[in-house]
Amino acid sequence: MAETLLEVKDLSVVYTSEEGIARAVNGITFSIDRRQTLGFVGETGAGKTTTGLSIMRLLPEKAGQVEKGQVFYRGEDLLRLPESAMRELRGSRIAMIFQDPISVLNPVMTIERQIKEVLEAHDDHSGTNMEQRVDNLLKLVGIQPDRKKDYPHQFSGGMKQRIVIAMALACDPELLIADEPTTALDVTIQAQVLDLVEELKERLGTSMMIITHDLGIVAQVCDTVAVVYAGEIVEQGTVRDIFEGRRHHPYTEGLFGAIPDIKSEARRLSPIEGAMPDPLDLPTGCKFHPRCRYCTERCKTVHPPVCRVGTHEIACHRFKEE
Ligand SMILES: Nc1ncnc2c1ncn2[C@@H]1O[C@H](COP(=O)(O)OP(=O)(O)OP(=O)(O)O)[C@@H](O)[C@H]1O
Ligand code: NI
Repeated sequence: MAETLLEVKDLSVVYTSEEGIARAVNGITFSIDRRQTLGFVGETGAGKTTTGLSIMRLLPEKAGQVEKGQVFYRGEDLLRLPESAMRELRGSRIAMIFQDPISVLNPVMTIERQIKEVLEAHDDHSGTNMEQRVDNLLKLVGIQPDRKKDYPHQFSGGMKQRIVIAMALACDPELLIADEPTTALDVTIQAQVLDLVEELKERLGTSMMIITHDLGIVAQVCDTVAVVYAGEIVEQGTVRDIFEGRRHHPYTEGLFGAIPDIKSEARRLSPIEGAMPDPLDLPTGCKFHPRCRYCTERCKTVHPPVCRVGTHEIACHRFKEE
């Protein structure tokens, strides 16, 4: 049996501001097994980053608040851990690559110094050769170790991205949460970073949660997929369930319509009509109903239950458990 590493249960998160209460995450449940990669997909504003930050306990103080739910890591609820224990865990067992990763780099410090700082912050084996470890990390992400005395501006965008990945991997995390690891990069470099991610998965056995808009990325590197809409998971399953299954949530159908078809010459992009609902004022019933072409009266008032067939779950009134 696969060993569960992370289990998020019925997580809800709100942001409070002068405008009101934004319900960014609404009862999300998923898990990641050891050595598995989960793709967390959905349009902008779906609540993907908020979910990642909640797991790391890095929500903006005051504004962001977990309203309910649990985040079990190896069976222990991270949301109940004292801050000191959480700080220990962050970086050493769970690491996150943020949405704007390059801004994490300090422009006036050599990359060697920056990687060493990460190593020192979590060092449990003092005496091991720091130089060697920096070199190994740089090699791992495909950067010549003799460039370690260079400053961030001396590297290209893709290389900076890989340096950030090296920093995230410095303490051999068991789980890596990567928030849009490639969006800021051009297509060729995107492919390089993805190849790197895949290699790391193979070589280090790191479990990952990859947050992205891009179903192409998911197809390339993920084992399982959760499709997020208005703070809920509307569909989840194995990559096979999502890419080859016959039945899908209408939102996933829409997202699939939005992937350029590699085979067709037109490379048609067909974004879903309408916009993600405002988390300050979410629709009743199914949150997707105002944009759904299959919408019925029931969809407008009754929240759809999750229908599960094998590993595939869909939250839509059109489907019933088999
Ligand atoms: N600090 C904040 N205060 C108030 N609302 C916020 C805050 N951060 C995020 N939100 C709102 O919460 C919702 C979810 O945001 P989140 O960043 O989690 O979405 P996302 O799926 O990561 O989107 P993107 O793909 O654009 O990164 C959005 O409506 C966003 O405006
Ligand atoms: Ni985000």
